[in-house]
Amino acid sequence: MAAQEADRLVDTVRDREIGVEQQHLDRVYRRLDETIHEAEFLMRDAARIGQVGTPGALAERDAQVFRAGVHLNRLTNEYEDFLFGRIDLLDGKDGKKGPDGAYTSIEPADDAIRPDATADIGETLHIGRMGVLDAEYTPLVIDWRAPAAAPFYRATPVDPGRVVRRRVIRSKGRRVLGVEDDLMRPELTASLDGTELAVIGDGALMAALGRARGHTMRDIVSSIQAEQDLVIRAPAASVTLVEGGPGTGKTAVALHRAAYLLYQDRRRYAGGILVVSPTPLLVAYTEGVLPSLGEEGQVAIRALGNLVDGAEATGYDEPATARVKGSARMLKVLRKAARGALEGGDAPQRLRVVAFGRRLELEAEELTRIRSAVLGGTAPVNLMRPRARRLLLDALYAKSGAGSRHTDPELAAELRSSFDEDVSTEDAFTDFLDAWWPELTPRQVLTAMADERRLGRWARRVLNPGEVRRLARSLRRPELSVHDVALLDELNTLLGAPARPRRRRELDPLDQLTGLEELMPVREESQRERAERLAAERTEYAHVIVDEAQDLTPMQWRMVGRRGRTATWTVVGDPAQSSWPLPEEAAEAREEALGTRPRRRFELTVNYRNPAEIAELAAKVLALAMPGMTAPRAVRSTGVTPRFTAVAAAGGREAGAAVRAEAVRLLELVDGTVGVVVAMGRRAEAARWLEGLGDRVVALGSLEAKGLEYDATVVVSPAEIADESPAGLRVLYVALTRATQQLTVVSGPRDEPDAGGVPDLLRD
Ligand SMILES: Nc1ncnc2c1ncn2[C@@H]1O[C@H](COP(=O)(O)OP(=O)(O)OP(=O)(O)O)[C@@H](O)[C@H]1O
Repeated sequence: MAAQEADRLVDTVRDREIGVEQQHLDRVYRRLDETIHEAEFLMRDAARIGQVGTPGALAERDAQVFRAGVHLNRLTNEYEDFLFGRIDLLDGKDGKKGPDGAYTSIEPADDAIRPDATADIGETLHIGRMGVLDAEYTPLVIDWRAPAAAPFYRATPVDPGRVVRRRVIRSKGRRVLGVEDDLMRPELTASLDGTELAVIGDGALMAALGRARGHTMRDIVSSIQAEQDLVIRAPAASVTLVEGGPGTGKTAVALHRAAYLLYQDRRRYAGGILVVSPTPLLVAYTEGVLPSLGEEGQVAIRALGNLVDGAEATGYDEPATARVKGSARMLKVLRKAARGALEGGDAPQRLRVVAFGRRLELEAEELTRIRSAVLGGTAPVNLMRPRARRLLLDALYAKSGAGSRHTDPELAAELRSSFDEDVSTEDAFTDFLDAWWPELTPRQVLTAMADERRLGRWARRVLNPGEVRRLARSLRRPELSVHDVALLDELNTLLGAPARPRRRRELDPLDQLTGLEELMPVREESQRERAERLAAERTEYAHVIVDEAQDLTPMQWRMVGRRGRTATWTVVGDPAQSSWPLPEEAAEAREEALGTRPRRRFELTVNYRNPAEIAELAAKVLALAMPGMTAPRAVRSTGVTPRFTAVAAAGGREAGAAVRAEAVRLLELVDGTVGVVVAMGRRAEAARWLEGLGDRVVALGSLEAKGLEYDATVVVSPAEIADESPAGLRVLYVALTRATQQLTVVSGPRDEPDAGGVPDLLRD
């Protein structure tokens, strides 16, 4: 009875607190409605009067109108969690901004806490996705990225600053659904307006982590943790390097950092942030996060295989081939190939023209001499064409004997120029030049490299014959692989892009406001389309974020580096998850790409994804893959241990039936998604096993699982995954750390399972 009474009391307090937040949210919406009316009025007025005030003030007003319009548009579309946080603070001393713009040093005033451990709340702040001021300019909602919002993320019971209570508010559209509180100073009895401060729930983080996962990542704006907040708000003017194990929030933090940078300096960063992701799957998974943070279309998120305009990688290379293509040694091979490709089998051996009534001819030997003289320079091959043309004309002119006709320099120059004009407009000459020094495209050079004999010449003393054979064979495939794209980009630089007409710089939408119609922009372009267009128009970015940085090969670092020559950087990764076998070589290329800016290093230490039961199992593989490396600490436990089952073969009928049955069982157990991870060579087979089970379940190759997560995963044959490449144990570690709730391991004979089905790699 007493327990029921207590429950009822809790419910009453909860309802009351929800009511309090509802009142505040109602005020916020009333204010937003007012703002939009004011904005509409202002715009009409401005249109009527023409120019009002200084251009700066006009721009500022337009910007406010635009933002209010866009956000109201979203809010009315049932925007979840517009207002998501609140902090109740003690009175404080005047604080100073930290180097990252956050007020971290504010402490309670000396008399804020009375000797009997009671205190009054001096200030309450609400935190949301954008700032809202009331008519008197008092903040109703503070933008989550504003310095004043930092304590919402950074306060901890160990270092609470002024924060007594941190509250996460859950709402949908205009309705508050619930609140969850964390008490930062549990030792205090604090009151607000004479009433004791209520505390509801067990904290928002655990509530967020327990929720089912969908096919897209959610933002974590209401539960960013202190160590993550330090990364998000790190000063932009340097290279921010972040390491952390699986599930520590690296991807989430990197995306929130992009939103933060835009907030800090919109003009500098609008449209100029590039996020490089390892796979198109991860791009699709993370694409919704920035729009949910109110940053639509300002950031280009691109997979490594889609970074070069017009190239779309669909294939994967075998590990041994990938190792050749990704290596810095390729640079030497490509340099030779870019030049050597000029000498295709059908290049003409002789040039014949008629000038000044005479037949003039250059033989193969003279042509070779001219070509070598031109190629002796360092300019990109396509850009050497004018010089080659000039040397050909020089040689022909010398043959014509016309040079000795005049001693007067002016007349000689005139004669020469009329000779050049005659010859260079002659079809025989232009046809020859097109065939002898064609304007090469990167794709043409890559195709030329598919010829093993020619490739062997260009790769002499750089690649061994086996590597040449493997590389040439893979280049004969019609589809591009992810690693080919970095080669295309390198070739693009070596060849020199033909001059393209300059396109107009992409402007911040705020720069382009012209009238009221901009208030409710019609979404003609999706976020992806816009990002793609931005990426196509841009070759360089103001900030580059590299996700899963441990996987970039030296050639990929060169490709990414070219896009951020003057950029600031955020680089997140985990060496323990690297699928690239030569970390030192990649580190060198990375340092070159990042340039000389100062580095700031951060480490994320808490695993928010995996329950302790799964993290513990994965740690066994980590100990084998990277002895001595510590796994991040898992924050929650589900009491469900991983399940093991053994099959007679890792592929074929029996395995298929076992995996399918397991997927069906897991679909029953979880509300969200199920991922089945297999060795790369079994992808197509695994997709067939799962046919007809619906879109909550997907089959993935081990390399495709990078960065993704599922409510439940089935990992098929750890040994097969581990043996597939030199970095296989680390790839297996990735596969085992994808699940938020349940994990099943299916072992084949190569796994040498024990009686319980546990493969040897996962035994104690
Ligand atoms: N502060 C947080 N509050 C709520 N959820 C969080 C928080 N931090 C991370 N998460 C969740 O933990 C999961 C893992 O995050 P994320 O994918 O960013 O980790 P990661 O470090 O990139 O992992 P991996 O290295 O395995 O790719 C995601 O579901 C993310 O939403």
